[in-house]
Amino acid sequence: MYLTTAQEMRDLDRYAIETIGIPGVVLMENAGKAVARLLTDRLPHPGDALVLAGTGNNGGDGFVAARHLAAAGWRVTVWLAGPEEKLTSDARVFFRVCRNLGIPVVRDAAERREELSRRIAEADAIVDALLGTGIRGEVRPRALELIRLVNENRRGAVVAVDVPSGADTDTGALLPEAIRADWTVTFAYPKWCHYLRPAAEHCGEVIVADIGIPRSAAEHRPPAARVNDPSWWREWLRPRSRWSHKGTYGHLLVVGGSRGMLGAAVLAGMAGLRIGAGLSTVAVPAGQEPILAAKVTDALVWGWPDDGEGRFAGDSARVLAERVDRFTAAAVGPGLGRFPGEGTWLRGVLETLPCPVVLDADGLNILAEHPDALRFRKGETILTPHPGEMARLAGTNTAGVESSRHVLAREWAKKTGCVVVLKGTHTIIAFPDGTQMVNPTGTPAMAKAGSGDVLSGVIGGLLARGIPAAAAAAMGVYLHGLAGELAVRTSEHSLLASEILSQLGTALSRLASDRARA
Ligand SMILES: NC(=O)C1=CN([C@@H]2O[C@H](COP(=O)(O)OP(=O)(O)OC[C@H]3O[C@@H](n4cnc5c(N)ncnc54)[C@H](O)[C@@H]3O)[C@@H](O)[C@H]2O)[C@@H](O)CC1
Ligand SMILES: [K+]
Repeated sequence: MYLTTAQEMRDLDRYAIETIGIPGVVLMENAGKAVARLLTDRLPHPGDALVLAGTGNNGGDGFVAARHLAAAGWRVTVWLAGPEEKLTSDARVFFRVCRNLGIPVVRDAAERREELSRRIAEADAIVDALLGTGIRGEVRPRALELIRLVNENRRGAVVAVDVPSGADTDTGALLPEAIRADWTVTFAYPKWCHYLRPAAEHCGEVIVADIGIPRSAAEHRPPAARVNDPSWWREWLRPRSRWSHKGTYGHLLVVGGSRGMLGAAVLAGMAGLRIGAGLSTVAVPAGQEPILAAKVTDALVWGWPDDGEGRFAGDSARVLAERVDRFTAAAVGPGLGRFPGEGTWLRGVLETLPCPVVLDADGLNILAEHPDALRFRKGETILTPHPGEMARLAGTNTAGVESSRHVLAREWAKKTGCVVVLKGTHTIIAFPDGTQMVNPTGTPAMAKAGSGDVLSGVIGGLLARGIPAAAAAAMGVYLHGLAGELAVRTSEHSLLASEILSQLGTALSRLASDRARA
């Protein structure tokens, strides 16, 4: 499914209306009906509904919702926030319909503050149709006052039409405040603000309603982003051939696991095997090798020259040359740590490996200080920063990353030619061609040490199997999130990374059975 900006959605609407010839009022009718339907589906009995309508098309959707709610037995009042003369032509059609049906429309909502506050408090349901994707700049004072009245006084349920009023559709910023909704019914495709904080926290559950915009509209001019869904990479979920052997499924090399962080490399190596790689080798500083060998039975172990302190020797990348041909992918960084000569080391490793590479954790922190380390990469590269690592790469702080996650990820993918996986709630996967994906799977339970190491191994394992970088990143992030969801058995506080690892097989089989049904 696509994910749109306000402009992309306007283009799709316009194409449907002007090129295909579907009247705008038909789309508006479908939109408003979907909003009313949500309330009648989710609330047990009709009650008092208050529709707060702006003068734009978002308000028009509100008039339609008012009519359908009234037909379903609700006592509906529309509060119009602006002069009637400013209504768009489509909104005016449904404003008249409401009037003709005797549905009360109260004008000058902002001037009747006391009464409106009382009505907001009494309403069983509030339809927020004040501002949609057409908002320009910060919310003007009168509309802002209405948003605050709703947030401060509401007791009943709130459904936002398309986006919570006051949210910036494209950035997820609040301008500076937005309606706090229990549900947001959006049209045709989700928008960025449904996935980006802080607006995403105001949306409640997001429901995407089909309003009759034909698929050909998006095919004509595809939006640049999508929600990550299996249809995009499902073809790679093929069953194994009866005639295959472990070499068929590739060999993942994990480089990391310095003293005190051995577990990170083990998790990555094991995740690679769990996701289907035929072999996995975990390369660690030589002093760690005996401990690793005692700990791991399923993966191969390889000790690299160390610096006597449990870290990689700065010149140890050279050992890679003799064995490099056996690996089909590498995950560099889990438990790597920082060490003298690390810039030369990373450049050497990345230059020597012709296979696809996932670069994670301290691998990214080293890259931030030695950006030329990517210069001689021959194979595809996937960067998997969390917001702190992204901040170091981009020379900003974590707050700077969080306020423009999708912009930074897109810029970095374009600039480096790498696939960028910016982790967090709704991980963003950005591709060098400027397109992006937002991931829907995962749970806050996964905010735990080791979770990222499992992800590196998952993506590395998929790369090792020969899956191209873009699909491996999207598929890996999705499966990792799904495995995390499946692994939460008791409290979401208690999940361990190793439990995500153990659910990868269930996540894979669930998708494979969906595939069989599809
Ligand atoms: N044909 C279409 O384009 C469709 C549009 N739909 C709805 O239309 C919405 C977009 O409609 P519009 O483009 O008319 O825009 P909106 O209705 O989102 O916003 C425009 C209105 O908000 C006011 N406004 C803009 N910026 C403001 C600010 N900073 N402070 C206070 N008031 C401000 C404008 O004066 C105008 O009254 C969508 O969100 C969706 O709900 C749906 O009806 C489906 C079809
Ligand atoms: K709205």
